[in-house]
Amino acid sequence: MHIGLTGGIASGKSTVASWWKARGALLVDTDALARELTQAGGEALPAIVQRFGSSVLHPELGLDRAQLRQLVLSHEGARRDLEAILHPLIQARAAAQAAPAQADGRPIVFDVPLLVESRAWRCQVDRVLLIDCDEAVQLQRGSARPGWTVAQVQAIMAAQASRAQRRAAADATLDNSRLSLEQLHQSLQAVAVHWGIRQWPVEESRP
Ligand SMILES: CC(C)(COP(=O)(O)OP(=O)(O)OC[C@H]1O[C@@H](n2cnc3c(N)ncnc32)[C@H](O)[C@@H]1O)[C@@H](O)C(=O)NCCC(=O)NCCS
Ligand SMILES: Nc1ncnc2c1ncn2[C@@H]1O[C@H](COP(=O)(O)OP(=O)(O)OP(=O)(O)O)[C@@H](O)[C@H]1O
Repeated sequence: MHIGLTGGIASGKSTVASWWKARGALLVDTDALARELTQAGGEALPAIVQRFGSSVLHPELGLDRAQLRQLVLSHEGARRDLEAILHPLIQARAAAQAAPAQADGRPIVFDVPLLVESRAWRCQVDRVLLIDCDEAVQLQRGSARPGWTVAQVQAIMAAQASRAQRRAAADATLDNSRLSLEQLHQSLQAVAVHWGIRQWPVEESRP
């Protein structure tokens, strides 16, 4: 079973992903893949430099992420161009990471913030699990993280699909605005049972 896990910024995707991982699923984190592709020497950097110029590079880190984030959040065309460079590469790496679990039938959870926005993802997964969240809670949780302001979280939310668009695409929706972590885990257990996903042995060495 291929599960697409999605939700807006700071909705609780990583928290939910950890639950699936502890339950033995193989986790594919597309944000992590995007970072890998754009680190120093990363596969996506030449195409990014060709499109945006070498001023978006950071001498040690690969990409100057804060600068590029500001650029793509204020210019939709630039955002689309960055996504057009990164998303096919992210998809190829995601498929490679998923391959071992595909062979043994282990459930695979793809954590994809932009699953609803990016059509290519919809046909790669059997079920879409949406972590829904009130916007006020997203803002509060997102801006509580080190280095993030309310304005930055708001800018990302404006660039992402609406709650209604996400709900329309989801097979199951959990509203994580007011659930305790225990209640969230109980809701996840109910979804897993409903979808017939059994627990798998956890392998220490898996990512
Ligand atoms: C613009 C970049 C360099 C900014 O990096 P930065 O370290 O500041 O942010 P980070 O990568 O941690 O992203 C934070 C959150 O922003 C959101 N986000 C990322 N990219 C986008 C986008 N193109 N549109 C809307 N939201 C986005 C996601 O919810 C993500 O969790 C980076 O986000 C990026 O490379 N984005 C394009 C890759 C992408 O589409 N990633 C999503 C995987 S589906
Ligand atoms: N049910 C909950 N109760 C309290 N805090 C929560 C709950 N769910 C998530 N959080 C907290 O909210 C913050 C955001 O959660 P998380 O990092 O899982 O979101 P995310 O969707 O993965 O974020 P991003 O979009 O930035 O990747 C974290 O600090 C997390 O611990």
